[in-house]
This record gives sequence, C-alpha cells and structure tokens, in this order.
Amino acid sequence: MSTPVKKVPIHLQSSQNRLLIKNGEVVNEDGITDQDVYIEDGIIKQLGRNLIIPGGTRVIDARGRYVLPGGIDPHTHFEFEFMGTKSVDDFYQGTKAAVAGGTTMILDFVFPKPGESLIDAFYEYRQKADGKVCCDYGLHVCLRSWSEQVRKEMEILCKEHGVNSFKMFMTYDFMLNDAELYSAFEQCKKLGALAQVHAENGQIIAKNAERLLAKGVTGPEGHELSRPEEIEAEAVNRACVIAKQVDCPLYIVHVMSKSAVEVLSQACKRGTRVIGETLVAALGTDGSHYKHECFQHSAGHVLSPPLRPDPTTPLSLMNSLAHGQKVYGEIEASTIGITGQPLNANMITSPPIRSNTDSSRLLALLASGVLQVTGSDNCTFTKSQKELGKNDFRKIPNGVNGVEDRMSVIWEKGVHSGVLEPTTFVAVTSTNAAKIFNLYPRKGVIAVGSDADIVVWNRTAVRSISAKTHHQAVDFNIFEGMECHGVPEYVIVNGRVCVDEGQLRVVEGYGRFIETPVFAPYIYDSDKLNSLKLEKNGVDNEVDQLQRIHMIHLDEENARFTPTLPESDVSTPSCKGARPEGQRNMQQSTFSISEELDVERKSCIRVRNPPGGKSSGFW
Ligand SMILES: NC(=O)NCCC(=O)O
Ligand SMILES: [Zn+2]
Repeated sequence: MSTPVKKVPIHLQSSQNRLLIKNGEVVNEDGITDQDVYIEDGIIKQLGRNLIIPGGTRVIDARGRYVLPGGIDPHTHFEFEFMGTKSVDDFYQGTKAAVAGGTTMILDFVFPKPGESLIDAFYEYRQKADGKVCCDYGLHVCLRSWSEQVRKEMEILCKEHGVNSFKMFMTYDFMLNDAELYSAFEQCKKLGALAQVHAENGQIIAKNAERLLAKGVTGPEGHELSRPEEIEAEAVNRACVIAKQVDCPLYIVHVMSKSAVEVLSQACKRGTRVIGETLVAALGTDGSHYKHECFQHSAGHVLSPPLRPDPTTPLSLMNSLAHGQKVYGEIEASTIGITGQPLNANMITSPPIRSNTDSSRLLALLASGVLQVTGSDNCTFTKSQKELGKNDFRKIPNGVNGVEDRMSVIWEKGVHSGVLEPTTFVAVTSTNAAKIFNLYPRKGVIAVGSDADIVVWNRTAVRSISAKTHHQAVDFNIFEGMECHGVPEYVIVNGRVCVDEGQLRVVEGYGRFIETPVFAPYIYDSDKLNSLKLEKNGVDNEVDQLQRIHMIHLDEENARFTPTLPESDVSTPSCKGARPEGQRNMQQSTFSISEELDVERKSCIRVRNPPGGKSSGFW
C-alpha cells in the first residue's frame, strides 16, 4: 500500500503570496512586542516596525489586536469509529471548525481496528485525512494491544512515518494491563517517543457500572458515578509509577480532576517525567450537567474521564496551567535540589539559594504546575447517536466538541478573567504542544523562519457560542450560550488568510501532514532547545535563521520539503476534493479594520523573561 501523500494544486498554494500584518502586538510565550510580521511563501520572513517589503503586498491592519501563534490542538478524534458509531466531525469539517476558532494545526489519533497492523491503520488515516484537512495535522498512534509485532511497528512508524507519540488506554475493552504498559513504555523510551496514557481504572469502572445498573441507575448521571475522581487519580498514579520504573517520559491526556492533578504533583516531586494535558471541556464547564433532566443535554456532556461535579474544578485546573508557566521560569534548580529530575540546568536563574522553608514552598508550587497543555479531545456525536445509550449509560458514545471553541473559551476563562497572562495562553494553547511534539520552532512561535500560522486576535470583540452558528458537524455544543471575549478576526494558515475579517475561507485539502520527529529536545534534550536563539524581534537574516530553526529537528527529514514516498506515489486532490470556501486575491490593497480600538502604542518589549532567562524545558 502506498503512502497517500498529496499535492495541493498550484492555484491553491500560498507560495506566491505576500502578506504584512501591521501595527499589532505580537504575543509569544515569553513576551509581547510591538511588531509587524511580513510573510512570504507561507513563512515568516521579517519581524519589526518599518520593514522594507515588496510592492503589491497585502496589508492587514492589526492595530489594537494581538498577533498570536496559531493554536495547536494536540487531541482530536475526527471520523473516529468508536462505541459502535463514528464521530461526525470528519477531517474536513473538524479542521474547518478548528481554523474558524484560531487553531492552525491539530494532532489526531490513529486507532487500529482489532488485530489490524499499526502501519495499515496509519495509512488509512493518512488516506482519510490528506485530501480533507484545511490546516496542517500530525498523528499519534494508539496501541490497543501489546505484542512483538506492535513493538516492531512502533519502530517503523517512528523511523519512517513521522510518528513520535503512542497512546495507551487503561480503560475500555482495548486497555493494556500494567505489564503491557511497562513494555510499551520501554519501547517508547528506546525510540525517543512519548508515551501517552488515558488514565482511568477500567476494571473498577466496569464493576461500579454493573452495581449502578443493578440499582436502576441507567441515565447519564451513572457515567460520572461509575468513574469518580479517585478512579482517574489511581490510574494516573499507576501510569506514573510504571513510567518511572523505565524512566520513560509520560504524557497524561485529558486530566479532568483536582485529584488527578494532586497525584501528578506528587509524581513530579518524586522525579517522574510527566506532562499533563487538560481539556477545554474541563476548563469551560463542569459535571453539573449530568443531573440535567433532558437526556440529550446530559448525554451531550458525556466524555471520559467525565466532567467533575465539584464546581471548583475548572478554576483549579486553570490555576494549575497558570502556575506551570510561572514556576518553570522562576525557580532556581539548586533551590529544589532534592527533586532530582523535574528541573534541568537551564532553569538556573539569578536568585540566591533560599531557605528550606522557601524551598518547600517553591517545591509545592512547582508540583502544582503539572498541566502544560490544553486539548479539545474533540470527538463529536449527534444527539441521535448519543441515544445509543438511552437505557444504559455505558453505551452513550463518549466524546464532546471543543476544537472550534478551545481558544475562545480558554481566553475567556483564563485571560479575560485574569488567571492567565496572554503569554501563558500562547504557551498552553500552542507553544508547549509544539515543543512536546517536536514541531517547535517551525510551529508554536512567531519568529523569522517559522510557518506563518498566525491569529489576529480581537480581545474586545465578543461572540456567543451556539450549535446553531458553530462550524462543526455536530448538533450540540457543551458551551452553548457562553459569551466569549476574544475573537479570531484573521486566521492565517501557512501564509493563506483562511479567516478574513471574521469570514471563514478555508480550502479542503490545503493542510499538510507534518512529521513529528522522535527525541524531541523538549522531552529528551532541553539543552539543545535552549541553545536555539530565535529571531523574534529583528529583520531576517534568512539563511542563518532557517538553519537554526531546522537544526533542532534531529531527523533532518522535514515534511515541508520531503514527501514520505517517491513522487510516483504522490496523489493530488481532485477539483472535487479542493473545496474553497471563498478565496481572495491576497494582492489587494491595504485596508484598516478599526481605528477606534487603538491602544496605547509602545515601541519596546513589554513583557520580558525573568532575569537570567526563562527555561524552555519541563524538567
Ligand atoms: N474522551 C472521550 O470520551 N472520547 C474520546 C475517546 C477517548 O479519548 O477516550
Ligand atoms: Zn481522546
């Protein structure tokens, strides 16, 4: 079977396009600067004010707006065959919705059928996705069993197909047992890949569910009752313990509860190398919906692990995201000496060694910063699909929306409400995912040489979320009615303006599969990442810059330049496949979006790294 690599028709390529985003404030994870951004051939070529640019360049006036790296959603399940049905957002509708919300790259999960080879399943996903995606995408691969064959195929996927992460489940009928997890983690470590785990104790859930059903609890409330917080926390702890035995970096997907965060904190203190991802669902809403009298409403909120009834959960998770950033930039390694692993030498900053009491306090802070990434886990089922579990909560297809609303909801609940800095928002919605999955600095940052995946963010505009107006295929939205300050006014995907003054203009098949090389420096060698000096406030020194940007890719293969298979296997999406939602001549003249939102202009960097530099590493 050939690898389905596609070429975008020449008239849809962005290579000839030139774009200047003028007068905005560029927000990266480490600071906010007043900069114009000049883009050519889908790449950021210059940053600064008063740039010299070619005539005929389209200009977007971003006065009063933030200019952010496009969102990276590390967790989606488009057209996923699961629980006897298939999620309704496919790779077209799902990535279209992503772009509408300011996300310019997603990572989905290859899920093999029972007994199917991982490689075949990977090819099938490439075939499903390549002709449909409206933005760039990458793939994690799920392990639904363990065998020698799986071990070998993991190696092939890493070495030949640009996969660097494998997800394992501790629940569902395809869960791995502890010994199997141990072996899979060993193999991840050997390959330089990242082990991802869905942490819930599946055996206990099954027993709890039987008991609840026997008592007559059949509705969606039984879903959460059968999988309380400690079921999640126990599995998180177990995954951490197993990973630590083989010193394998671990990524816990969808951390949904305060108990799970607490366990993660403890594991960090013991030196486990663990990254926590939480979901926009958990940050934006809670488990009170399971008590709703309408089945469609409560079932519409069913996902695993479930939303938590404790109403303090969303804010607590948001605080953990906020701490993660602050702490990693501020704490001196020698202060924490007793932890061993969590901090690396690059975190050493100027403050003096503190007292033991201070040390404990900082240690506690460090431990609380265990969440670094936000995903959507977008896995959408319509109201009628959710009816599959009308008489038995175990059969309600698990999953909710989020790919479109992730950025707005996290801005609203995080930045607008004063918990997150805009820089932290960028870190947890984009940069950290880019680093963890070895996409940085191609993705996740506005720097010279990076892909032009950019959002012009209007933080004063307000929109109301509704299933009636969202761009997803699903007929339900867990954030229905939420008012969000923060609207993506322009979304630029690889240099192409795909949201233009709020109008969605995506092209089906425009996105590319992006390889994720193994041994991500952020995970395995943060010294290397820290040695990278990005040009974030200067005019292009193009050759040097591009060399620096690409040097961190240990595997020199770069999906942008190198198709996975020979040219003969390259397939081109037909005209049928290319579905422009509206195109625009990017050479058109300058226009201004609004003068009235003009903010105080400042010509210098407003937010800086802490003295001594801010670490880029997690441990
Ligand atoms: N999370 C969820 O409920 N659905 C998607 C599949 C999974 O990640 O478990
Ligand atoms: Zn998932």
